Amino acid sequence: MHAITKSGWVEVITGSMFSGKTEELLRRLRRAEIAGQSVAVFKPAVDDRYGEATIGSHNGRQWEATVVENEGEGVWEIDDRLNGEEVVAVDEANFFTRELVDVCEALAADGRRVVVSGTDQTFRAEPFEPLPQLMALAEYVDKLQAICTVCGEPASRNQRLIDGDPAHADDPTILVGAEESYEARCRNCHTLRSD
Ligand SMILES: Nc1ncnc2c1ncn2[C@@H]1O[C@H](COP(=O)(O)OP(=O)(O)O)[C@@H](O)[C@H]1O
Ligand SMILES: Cc1cn([C@H]2C[C@H](O)[C@@H](COP(=O)(O)O)O2)c(=O)[nH]c1=O
Ligand SMILES: [Zn+2]
Repeated sequence: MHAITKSGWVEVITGSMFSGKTEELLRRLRRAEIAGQSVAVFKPAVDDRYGEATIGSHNGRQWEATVVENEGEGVWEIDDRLNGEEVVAVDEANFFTRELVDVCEALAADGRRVVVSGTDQTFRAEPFEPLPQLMALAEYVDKLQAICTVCGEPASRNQRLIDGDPAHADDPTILVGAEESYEARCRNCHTLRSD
């Protein structure tokens, strides 16, 4: 927490899938532990890609996490599960409903350093709530880029693959997945429909 005001702050790590958000989150957590700070890490119940109680990057690094409800008032489980930790990390923030914004605000007001990671665009290249809200209220925002799988330029968009073809715009927004379902693409190479 800040020495004079005793308040905490919110850090957001965002960008496309495969841009290194989770790697960056894990780097910050390692450094917090080296500094002797206590850390609590949370992930949404909906994302079970890397096993029940870990967060993991696409290159295999992992950290223990507490799985919490990602919808409605259940998101306050993050607050309920804390035991005085100074650093609170939330991965896959794009799976949480807007209550995550209130939880992060409350934790920062309570003197915690809150580090939130999540992709900021849906496969339709629209803002992926609650990331835009979190980016607006955060003290620090880092937006990372992946490499476009088509042209090799920096990638800020998420291409959903369905049977290897470009995404269909009327599909549900939430679809848990990794390289079997998504690619990082630049603005030029991202498409919404195959027709
Ligand atoms: N198109 C890509 N661009 C950049 N990195 C990629 C790409 N595809 C796979 N990777 C791998 O993904 C890693 C980043 O994984 P991760 O931190 O889990 O990203 P994110 O959390 O943003 O999805 C990179 O270090 C690299 O090994
Ligand atoms: C674009 C987009 C993504 N998702 C899902 C797919 C993954 O499970 C996560 C993002 O994971 P990452 O750590 O950023 O690689 O979000 C989705 O459900 N809907 C989408 O439109
Ligand atoms: Zn491209």
